[in-house]
Amino acid sequence: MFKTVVAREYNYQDVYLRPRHTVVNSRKECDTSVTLGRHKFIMPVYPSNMKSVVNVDTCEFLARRGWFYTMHRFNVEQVEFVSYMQENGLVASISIGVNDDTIAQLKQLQVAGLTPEFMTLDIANAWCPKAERMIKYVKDHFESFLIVGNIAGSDAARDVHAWGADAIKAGIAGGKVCITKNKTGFHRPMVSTILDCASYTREAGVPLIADGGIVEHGDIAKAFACGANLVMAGSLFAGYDQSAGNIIEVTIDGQASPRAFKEYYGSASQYNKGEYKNVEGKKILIDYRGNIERLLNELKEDLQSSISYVGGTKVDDLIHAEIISIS
Ligand SMILES: NC(=O)C1=CN([C@@H]2O[C@H](COP(=O)(O)OP(=O)(O)OC[C@H]3O[C@@H](n4cnc5c(N)ncnc54)[C@H](OP(=O)(O)O)[C@@H]3O)[C@@H](O)[C@H]2O)C=CC1
Ligand SMILES: Nc1nc2c(ncn2[C@@H]2O[C@H](COP(=O)(O)O)[C@@H](O)[C@H]2O)c(=O)[nH]1
Repeated sequence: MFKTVVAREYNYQDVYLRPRHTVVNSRKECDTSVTLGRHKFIMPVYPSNMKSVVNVDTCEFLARRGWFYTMHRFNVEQVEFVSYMQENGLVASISIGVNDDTIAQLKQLQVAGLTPEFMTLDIANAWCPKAERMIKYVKDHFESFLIVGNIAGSDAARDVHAWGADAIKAGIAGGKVCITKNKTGFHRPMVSTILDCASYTREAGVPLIADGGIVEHGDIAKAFACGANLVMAGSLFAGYDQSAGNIIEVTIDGQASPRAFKEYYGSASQYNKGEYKNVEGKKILIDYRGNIERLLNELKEDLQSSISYVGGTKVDDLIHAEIISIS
C-alpha cells in the first residue's frame, strides 16, 4: 500500500481524566501557581495575544493581579508599552513577528535601553526559516525570556528549542476562529499535539504552552495531564468587560431588548489584517459576560478542584492523571 492514515489522534473532547484518591482537606490547599523564567504567576492560564482579546488595559489588569499575559503584536508601540508597564513595576510581555519591521521595533527597544521580561514570537508555524532567524536575533541581542509558537509536534519542538527558544507554544489550527484546517487541510488535535510535544519538552526541561481549543474549563486540566505547563486561550477570555473586543448589541427577532455580544476575530482574519490576503481566521460574535473577575475566580477554583481529583497539591501533579479515551 502506498500510504495509510498515520494515527488516531485526540482532542480535549475525546478524553477525560480518571479520578484518584484526594489527599487535601480543602480545595483551597491546592496551589495553582506557575513559574515561568524568573517570575511566578498565580495561575498557569492566560489570554491569547490577539487584538480582539487583549489591549493595554487588559494586560495591566492581569499583571496587577499576578496573572501572566502577553500583549499582541498588531500596531503596538513597543517602546511605549514596555516603558509603561515597567515604570509601574509590572512585568513587560510583548509579542513579535518574524519580518524586518520586528527587527526595527527591537532596535528601538535597544536604543531606549529597554528589555521586556518576556517576548513571544507569534507566527502560525514557527518551524520555519524566518522564525529561526528571529529567535537567533532576539537571543543575540536581549536577555528576555523567549516563548516561540506555534508548533504541533516533538520534531518541531526539538528544532525550535535548538534555535534558542526558552519556552514553546503548541497548537496549530485548533482555535475557535481558526479556518486554517478548512483552507489548508492542516491541523492536529490538541491532546495529541500536547502529548507529542511534551515527549520532548518534559525531557528537555522546556516549558510547554498549550494554545487554543479550550472549550470547557476542564480542558485546562486535561492539557496539564498531557504535559503542558501553561495554557493560552482566546475565546474563553474574549467576552468580558476587560477583553479588548467591541461590544455589539443585536436585536433578535421577537425579543424586546437587544442582546449584547463581543466581537472575537482571528489574528489572520481579514478584519485584523485589513485586507483579504492569506486569510486563515474569521470574526464571530460571542456572548457578552460582564466583569472578568468572576471567570478568573472560577478558573482558579476549578483548577484547584482538578488538582484535588488527581490526588495532588500543585498543578504539575496533574501529569499523574490517567487519560481515558471515550470515543
Ligand atoms: N495557531 C494557529 O493555528 C494559527 C495562528 N495564526 C495567527 O495569525 C497571525 C498571522 O500569522 P502568520 O500568517 O503566520 O503571520 P504573518 O501573516 O504575520 O506572516 C509572517 C511572515 O511569515 C511568512 N509566512 C507566513 N506563513 C508562511 C508559510 N506558511 N510559509 C512561508 N512563509 C510564511 C509571511 O510571508 P507571506 O505572507 O508572503 O507568506 C510573512 O512574511 C499570527 O498572529 C498567528 O499566530 C494564523 C494561522 C494559524
Ligand atoms: N488558524 C488561526 N488561528 C488563530 C487565529 N488567530 C488566533 N489563532 C489561534 O487561536 C488561539 C485561540 O483559540 P481559542 O480556541 O482559545 O479561541 C490563539 O491563541 C491562536 O493560537 C487565526 O486567525 N487563525
